[in-house]
Amino acid sequence: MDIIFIDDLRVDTLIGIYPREKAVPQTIEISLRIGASTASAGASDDIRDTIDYAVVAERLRAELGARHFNLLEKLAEYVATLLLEDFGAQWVQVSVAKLGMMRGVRRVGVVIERGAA
Ligand SMILES: Nc1nc2c(c(=O)[nH]1)N=C([C@H](O)[C@@H](O)CO)CN2
Repeated sequence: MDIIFIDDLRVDTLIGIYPREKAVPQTIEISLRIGASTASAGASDDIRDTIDYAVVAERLRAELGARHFNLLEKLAEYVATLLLEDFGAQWVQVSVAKLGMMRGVRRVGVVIERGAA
C-alpha cells in the first residue's frame, strides 16, 4: 500500500479530563500514515488525483480547534474516521501526543490503526 504521511502536525485543541484542560487549549502533535494508492497521481501529476496533505492539515486544525474530547483515544478515532470517510483513505495510522504532561516525559499519547491495510 502507498502511504501519504504527515509528521508532528501541531494543532491547538481542548483535550483532557480535567477542568483546566476543558477550558484552556493545548498544543498536541498528530502524525498520520494515510494508506491510499498514489499510482494515478504518479501518472497524471495532478493534485486532484491524490489526497492533498495540505488540505488534510487545514481540515484537522479547523475541526479540532472547534471541539473538546476527554481522551486522546476519542480524538484519534475522530481523526481516523474523518480520513476514511471524507478523504477516501483505505487505511490510516493516527498518532496523537500531548507534550510535557508529566515530569520526566517528553510526550504521551496513543497510536491507532483503522481500515483495511
Ligand atoms: N490513555 C489515556 N490516559 C490519559 C489521558 C488520555 O487521554 N488517554 N488523559 C489524561 C489527562 O487528560 C491528562 O492530560 C493529564 O495528564 C490522563 N490519562
